[in-house]
Amino acid sequence: MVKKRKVFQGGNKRSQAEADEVDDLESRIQELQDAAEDNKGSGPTGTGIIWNFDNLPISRYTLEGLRAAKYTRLTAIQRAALPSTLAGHDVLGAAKTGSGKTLAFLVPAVEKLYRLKWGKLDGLGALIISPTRELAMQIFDELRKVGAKHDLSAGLLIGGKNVKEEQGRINAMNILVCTPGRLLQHMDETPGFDASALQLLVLDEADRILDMGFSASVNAIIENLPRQRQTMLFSATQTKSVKDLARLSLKDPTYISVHAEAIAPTPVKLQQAYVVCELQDKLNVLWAFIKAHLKAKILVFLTTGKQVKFALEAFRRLRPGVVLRALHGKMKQMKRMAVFYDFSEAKTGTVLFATDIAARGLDFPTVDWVLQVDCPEDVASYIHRVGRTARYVSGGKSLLMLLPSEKEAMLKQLEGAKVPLKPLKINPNKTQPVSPALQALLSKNNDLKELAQRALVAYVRSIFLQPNKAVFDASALPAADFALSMGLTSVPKLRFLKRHSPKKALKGPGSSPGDEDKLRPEERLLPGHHAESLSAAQLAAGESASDEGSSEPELGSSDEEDEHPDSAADLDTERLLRRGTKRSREEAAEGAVPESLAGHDRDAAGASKSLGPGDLHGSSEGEGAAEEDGFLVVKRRDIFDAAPALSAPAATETGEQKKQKRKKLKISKASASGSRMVFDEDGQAQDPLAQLSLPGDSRDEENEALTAEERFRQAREAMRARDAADRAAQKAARREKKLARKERLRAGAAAEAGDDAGVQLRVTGSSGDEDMQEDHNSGQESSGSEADQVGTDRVKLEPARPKAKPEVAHLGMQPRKAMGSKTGAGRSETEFNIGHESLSIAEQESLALEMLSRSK
Ligand SMILES: Nc1ncnc2c1ncn2[C@@H]1O[C@H](COP(=O)(O)OP(=O)(O)OP(=O)(O)O)[C@@H](O)[C@H]1O
Repeated sequence: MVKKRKVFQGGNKRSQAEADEVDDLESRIQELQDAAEDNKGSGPTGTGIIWNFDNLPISRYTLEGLRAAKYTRLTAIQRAALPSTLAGHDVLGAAKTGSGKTLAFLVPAVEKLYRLKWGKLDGLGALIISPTRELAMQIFDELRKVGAKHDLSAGLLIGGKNVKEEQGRINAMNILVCTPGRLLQHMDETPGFDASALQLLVLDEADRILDMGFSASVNAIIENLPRQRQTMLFSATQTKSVKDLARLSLKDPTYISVHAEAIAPTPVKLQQAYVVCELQDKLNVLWAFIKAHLKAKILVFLTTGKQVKFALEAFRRLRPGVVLRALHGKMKQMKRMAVFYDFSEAKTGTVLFATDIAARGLDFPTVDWVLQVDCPEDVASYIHRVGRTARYVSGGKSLLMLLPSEKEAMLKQLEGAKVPLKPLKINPNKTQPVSPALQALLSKNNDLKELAQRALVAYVRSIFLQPNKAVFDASALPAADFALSMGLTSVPKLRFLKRHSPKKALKGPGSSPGDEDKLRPEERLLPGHHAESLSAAQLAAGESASDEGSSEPELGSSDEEDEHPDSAADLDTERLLRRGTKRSREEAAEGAVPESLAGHDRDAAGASKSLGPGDLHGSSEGEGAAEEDGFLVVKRRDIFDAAPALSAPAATETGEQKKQKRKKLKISKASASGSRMVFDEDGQAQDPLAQLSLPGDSRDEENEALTAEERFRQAREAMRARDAADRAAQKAARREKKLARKERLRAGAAAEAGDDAGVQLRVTGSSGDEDMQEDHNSGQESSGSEADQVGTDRVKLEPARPKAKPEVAHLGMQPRKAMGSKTGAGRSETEFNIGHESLSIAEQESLALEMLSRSK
């Protein structure tokens, strides 16, 4: 450990007092250590245990900050961890969700730098890494409380824009709270970025950060950090993987697990239940649940961002009588922040539909219910999701919805982890079918229909890609019934299934009755009982059960995101997922093609060979990595990989073509690109060689995605053009009629004038433009923060709530000063301008903190 304790200079009173305090603290820490050694085995509740912050060997500045935040008594994990972490040990901390792990690492971080008398010129002293932006924001806010009286600077680095602005200040920061991708970007691009003096590294949600999804980023970050440092890992589901720990060069780490002996890994005051529910009933049950809990604050987990969007847009039109919000990884940063803080502030009658980006660490106050509409990918994910309620000393409830096909294996895994779950039964008399209403909505609204199609495809894909085949069985999904329940009259194309399956194995016209048994699971996905006349092969090929099928947009591989296209990230995501990693299914299911379809067999002569679902458990080494929300991806993405497998079938390839293909693959693999990443404005990482990727190869999956997107765009434009032409024609007709009427009246008047000059004429009528606009803005359930437009031609559902102009953020921990009169504390909320896209990250951070502080 680098001990660079400084001699206090200046001789002023404060410095001398600080120096004395530091000496005192160090001897008290030593005593605490000795006592802990003597007391070994007594546990966190044993004798000699410190119960209050006041009795800890921490500085008075920290104590003041803690007191101001009303933190007085230590939680179990704080009692157990702080003696070790204050003494500078490497620690693996595990404790239930909502048990106060954040302070268990923030207090020692601040204290360490204080005792080393860290100053501005000493640079970066502590680094805290979080897997999501929202969690980083929350940690940063806690840090500001703990460090309010210290003379340290701290910065929040989370993806977004204005990297340049951050670059100007980052080198003056003593503590950084960040997401891995953004940090790596600065390490790579910011001139003079120096972490060589780093004293302390914290990984919050360590198991998530260390899983394969972040592998490349974390390895690259660690390479840039000094080995001599204190490292702390915290999570409710702590990793003990030797491999992970070896990567971090931990030194004799202390494993602190305060709830290891607990009856359950979940909070005591959490009531947990599950229901078994058919896929096609899920929306009905969700709707009924919301209607039955109009006063509750509910967090609803769905697998993919597209399902989240669909649930929001569909339900808000059905007006359940509660506020609806949505949070997923592809929303723009400002929207994410607004939703995050809105839901934090919300007291009752609010439902947040979210993906797993909200599963970890987020401390939304007073959530009554966590509803898992889609099964979590594993037990850890379950524990984190339900942990958004029953935090600290509060109670809460959770309900898990399981498909019949998921029930047995998932319950077994949860029971194995000692999760106490009660079975519940759905009372069919109390559910209200929403499907007919959705069908009516979708029939009038093409954008919503597209959204439904994408949501369905994304969900099916996510199940299809799940490595945990014991729980997730794509073949058991009743896709046609599911489609109907969403208001769709047909199943959208599921091309990834088609590509995955050799044609001859698919059931099609002429297949014999026994053939079905020979089908692979994903081919059996689409049942005959609803799409009566259609075989799996036809459905997979995108043939529709309805007569409007021919006009269905092609879905499956493109699945574009209208807000934040990130198909490149998704490609990597799926690749990783297929290798058995624990990537978030949201990322994976949002689009792209499984690796096996995108060139897994590229070197093999027979490209027709494809992998079965069991092959998902492949190599454990992933090449790429994407952050949870895909805002920054470090990827060694082989664009060249994808194209050849998607080109002409192998059988038709000439030897020369194969040679060419291999040549290209060689280029992509060659170290010429090195590991250096190029980042675009949005923080997206790009392999420099990606720019050389096969131009014009429409079979490249990405290109295909773009082509589909382009098709949608063209179709929309054509429709809009037709609409505009129709409207113009109608308008012209109306105008003509009006003129004719006027003419008639004038002529009549002139004639009458001759008879009776005393009568005055008045012409009435509309002023001309009578175009009708659909009012999407009625109903209290409209979400102001999730202002997603379903399509480009849609009237905005609700105007972005006007917000204040953000102040320029001061990254230091001292209370910031408002800039100018506009940012005074008394400013009303309506002055905010959340929708402003050009805010710097510093401004966003400032705004977020201001909103948060007002929410407390
Ligand atoms: N000593 C304390 N006294 C009072 N409240 C506390 C204390 N420590 C933490 N809390 C509160 O408990 C809540 C949960 O804390 P925190 O977010 O740190 O939990 P966590 O263990 O990190 O949860 P998760 O595993 O979900 O990330 C927060 O609202 C926090 O303010």
